[in-house]
Amino acid sequence: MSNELLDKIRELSKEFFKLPLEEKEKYSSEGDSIEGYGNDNTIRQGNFNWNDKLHLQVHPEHRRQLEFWPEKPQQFRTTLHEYSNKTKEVSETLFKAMSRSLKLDENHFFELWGDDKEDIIHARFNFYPLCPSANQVVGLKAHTDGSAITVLLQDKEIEGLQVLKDGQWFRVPIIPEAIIIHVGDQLEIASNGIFKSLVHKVVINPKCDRISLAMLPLPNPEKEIGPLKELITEDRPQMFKSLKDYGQIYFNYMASMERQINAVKINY
Ligand SMILES: O=C(O)CCC(=O)C(=O)O
Ligand SMILES: [Fe+2]
Repeated sequence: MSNELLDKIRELSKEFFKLPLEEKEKYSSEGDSIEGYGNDNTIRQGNFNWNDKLHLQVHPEHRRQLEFWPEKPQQFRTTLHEYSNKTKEVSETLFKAMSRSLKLDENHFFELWGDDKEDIIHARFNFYPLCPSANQVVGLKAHTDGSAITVLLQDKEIEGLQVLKDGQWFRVPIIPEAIIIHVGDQLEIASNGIFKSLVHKVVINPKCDRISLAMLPLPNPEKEIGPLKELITEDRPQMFKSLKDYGQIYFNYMASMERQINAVKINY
């Protein structure tokens, strides 16, 4: 992806969130729909997040709900279209490389999340307003993503993302020309626990707003996802159930569980 494209999509998302509320509310989420503009309306573990979001399904193209796609700023739609296609290419390359890294045929993961015309990519634009009492609110509480992987574009100037490793939180530095890749729950499931879904959170800056854009590849909800049989061995018995539509399970357990993946774990 070119730096120009990264800068452009960052700029356009900032411009969108800076529009007057009544303009943004033209694209508000409706009912239970995840798509559209709004606050992070799920109570995660008893608390709200200090976060505004615009959530859009970008793939497959024939399932786009354009009524949620902002017409302002100009070029938002065309740029998101371009960015989505690039994300698809990046994620395909990664799925193949990750499969090869486990000495598997390169199509194993790609077949789950990339090669079917009903496979999905969601875009989640995040906006974190500044807060003078920044240490009393959380941008996004600690969570893992329900996707296969997450292709994350961070703000160019304002840090905020933190990741959990060995029980300690680490700040993720800003590298303007870099994209961050997380492992999500579905890759942990399909790899039978070899790849670990990343626990991460977002903190708020007291003086400046922050944006980010998470692209989330998901499978066709009709497709069954489970640990690949090649990765189930005597030493590593099957850790997760096979299931359809993990996305739905993830949202069902959002409020009640710190790690939704525990809902599909096999306990021996
Ligand atoms: O804002 C960030 O850097 C992370 C966003 C995130 O974790 C998410 O959208 O799931
Ligand atoms: Fe996340």
